[in-house]
Amino acid sequence: MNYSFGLPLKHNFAEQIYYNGLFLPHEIKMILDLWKDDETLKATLSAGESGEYVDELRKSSVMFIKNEPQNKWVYDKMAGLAMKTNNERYWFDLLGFEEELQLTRYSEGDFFDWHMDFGAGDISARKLSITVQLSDPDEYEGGDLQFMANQKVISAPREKGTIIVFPSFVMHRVTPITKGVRQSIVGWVWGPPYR
Ligand SMILES: O=C(O)CCC(=O)C(=O)O
Ligand SMILES: [Fe+2]
Repeated sequence: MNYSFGLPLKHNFAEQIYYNGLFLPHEIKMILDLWKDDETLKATLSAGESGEYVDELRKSSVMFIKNEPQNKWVYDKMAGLAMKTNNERYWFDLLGFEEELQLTRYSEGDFFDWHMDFGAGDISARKLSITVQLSDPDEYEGGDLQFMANQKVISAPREKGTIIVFPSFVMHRVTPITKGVRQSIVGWVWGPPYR
């Protein structure tokens, strides 16, 4: 059966893509040094807006990497990789980072349960999510970034410096930290509605 609308077919989709070695150790140190406890927000999200659900979806501390000249190199690196990945894999329409890059810190007991970064409202503009592993795997236990593709759960590599790019509609979570601290950068590339 073939009933074509006449548009060319092109696909190279992957639920998530991993890169290594793009951030050098001294660059990761510079990023970690941006952390300021007094700029930190406690990120908590409830599962339902109506208040009937008390289960928390998320517990972590976050702050934002200001889009200022001294941080431009971080934005440039993340943007370059997002565009490369997009050109090879997704061909989404992208506009850029319309939200500041987020620095996240998960301490013992912190987690981020299954969610999409995409949804109704402003976040419907999120097209690609990018995460950078900023902690050495032996600095923490638990804290796995995992993806759900149907019933298969896939854990992202934990190696410090690994960058993970994925479409913002892919389900993912960070499992509870049982020991130590995990830090990450999270960025969202925005684009116009899907068409
Ligand atoms: O910390 C991570 O690697 C991912 C966090 C996350 O999923 C988010 O902030 O939306
Ligand atoms: Fe997320």
